[in-house]
Amino acid sequence: MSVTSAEDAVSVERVSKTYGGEQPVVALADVDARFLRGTATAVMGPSGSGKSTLLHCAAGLDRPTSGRVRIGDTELSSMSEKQLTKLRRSRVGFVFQAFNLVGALTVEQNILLPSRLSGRRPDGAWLGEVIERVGLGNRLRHRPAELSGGQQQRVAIARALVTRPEVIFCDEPTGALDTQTAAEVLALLRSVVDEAGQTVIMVTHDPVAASYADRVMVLADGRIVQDMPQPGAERIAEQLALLGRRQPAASRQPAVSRQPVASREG
Ligand SMILES: Nc1ncnc2c1ncn2[C@@H]1O[C@H](COP(=O)(O)OP(=O)(O)OP(=O)(O)O)[C@@H](O)[C@H]1O
Repeated sequence: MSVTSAEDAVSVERVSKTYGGEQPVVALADVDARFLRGTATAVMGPSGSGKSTLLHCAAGLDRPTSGRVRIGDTELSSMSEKQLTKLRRSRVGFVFQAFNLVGALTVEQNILLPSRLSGRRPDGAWLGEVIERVGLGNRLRHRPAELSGGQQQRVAIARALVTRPEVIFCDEPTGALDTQTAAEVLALLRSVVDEAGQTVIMVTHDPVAASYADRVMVLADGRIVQDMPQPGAERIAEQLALLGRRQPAASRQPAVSRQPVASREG
């Protein structure tokens, strides 16, 4: 059992998640994990190993079947849907592979959307800093369709940062980007940890993306099977390959990527 501390941005304690239906699927089995403030963690593992489920349970987007999730010292299991929505709007940020920007809004309006939804006035100085950090100062009046993929993801990161969330959850943030653009986005995420002291939890399939993290956690069959402090991309790739060899062939099939429902972000 994990012991939570004030240093934990997020902790999950004995978390299990079973999806019902005719053939129930155990997506997470008794997972214990703590994510320290001011660090970046990459969550990796074969397709179907439970990465997105862990991210969604840790972020309050989904409820575990059993176990406890805390963001800071707030326990999520006793919260109503309304309270969870409020928590998601004010205390966590999300960055998804598909950017999930609102096409009809400008870059600036997209960045300000979480503040508007949570009814809080954005802090002007922080907004200016976020816009400068993501390098979008000259694009504020553009619409997402007028931007490159990397620029759109930078808007999504700015949007995730604007409410100064305690944790930023990223699901394959570089999955739709080319190598060079991915490196820029990862450097940006790294800088929000190093310079703004924020906490990033990122699901990724890419060992290079994972090598930007302070720690790499590997899941298999709904359990944490590796927890590596600062492994390089080569070691990560090696460990994943070893794991791949141990997996039955059926679970190595690439799955169609499932995107979270955009409206659940709010
Ligand atoms: N809504 C759902 N209903 C039923 N089963 C589900 C549901 N969502 C996920 N699963 C199952 O739970 C298991 C874990 O899924 P999850 O999406 O967390 O894996 P993942 O590691 O993120 O996979 P990928 O890398 O392919 O996105 C899988 O067997 C998956 O088929």
